[in-house]
Amino acid sequence: MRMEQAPTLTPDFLALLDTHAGLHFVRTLWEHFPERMFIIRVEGPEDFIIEAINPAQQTSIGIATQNLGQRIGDLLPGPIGHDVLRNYARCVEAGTPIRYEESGIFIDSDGTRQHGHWLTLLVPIKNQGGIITHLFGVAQNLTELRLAREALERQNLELERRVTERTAELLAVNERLAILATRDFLTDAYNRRHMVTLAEAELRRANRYDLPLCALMLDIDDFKGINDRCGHAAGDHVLRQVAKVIRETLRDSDLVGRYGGDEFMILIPETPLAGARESAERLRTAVQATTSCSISLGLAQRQATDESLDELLSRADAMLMLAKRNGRNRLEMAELIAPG
Ligand SMILES: Nc1nc2c(ncn2[C@@H]2O[C@H](COP(=O)(O)OP(=O)(O)OP(=O)(O)O)[C@@H](O)[C@H]2O)c(=O)[nH]1
Repeated sequence: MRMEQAPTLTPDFLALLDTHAGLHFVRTLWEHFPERMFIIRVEGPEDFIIEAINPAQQTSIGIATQNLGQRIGDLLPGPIGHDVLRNYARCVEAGTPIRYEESGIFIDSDGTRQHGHWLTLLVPIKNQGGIITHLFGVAQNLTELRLAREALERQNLELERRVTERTAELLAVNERLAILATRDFLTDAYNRRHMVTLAEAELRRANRYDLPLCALMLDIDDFKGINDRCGHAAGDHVLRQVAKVIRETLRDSDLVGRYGGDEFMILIPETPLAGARESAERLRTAVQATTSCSISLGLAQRQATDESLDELLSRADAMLMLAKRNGRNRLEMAELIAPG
């Protein structure tokens, strides 16, 4: 059963439309409607003739009155005309209203030609036989809206760019802060606080899995004399040189920290005493060969009875003192004390 359509006009208004006043009403609407309106006669599937344009359309595109009655293909050659024809043909083929955005040239209120954008609604008009004879179009000017949207998009992009830039800056600052908080600025070795934190974690791991772990303490020989003879800057240079030799000689997995003054602490994980001894000797030789100073070293390995890092470090430190007492530029090491 077909639903009866509710009336969309009052009887009075319907009566008015059937009179001369009704014609006047429609004409007034056509004359004063602020958006562009146009009527196209459908001559064939791709053949369309401009039948009527309202004054808003006339002002905005400047079509001369003599162009009325002309074929769209003749009036608008090139890509713009091609797009217009394609949309008209699409509407005829669909047989229903279609909406699309289009762009082109219009003349603004100052008489200047401008590039513009429209949202166009095309409505097919059928005769009593159901054949589409005309297309009724209304084109709403989106130019300002579009310009505002583009400006907003540009602003958003700019904002995103600034956020990305700022985030990268913050990341770099954070990285820098992390380096400042964990590294010694002169030698780039870990600072004492961070080195102790890392060493404690390493000792816990070694204790848990019963892994070999060695601690090496080293001190530059007669560093005070270098400072006194050559100046503090020369002393700094020697510190940097020694740190560089340590980095280049040891493995990446070895932890290197500046313990204080001219003293460095090195943790050699997963390496028994014999292997650590080789590394320490190689280091001593490399420092002597490539810098103007020598170093003394004390080596100790983790014992099962070690309860804190201090115990391991104090054995390595005692060996360092022994190396100093025994004439410097040498390595001393604490042998493993057999349990029981
Ligand atoms: N240039 C420089 N000197 C430093 C720095 N930190 C500590 N020192 C100096 O390093 C010297 C440390 O000397 P010591 O290790 O006590 O003694 P030494 O002269 O090396 O003698 P031995 O260790 O017995 O061979 C002191 O004179 C400190 O002033 C630093 O960052 N730069």
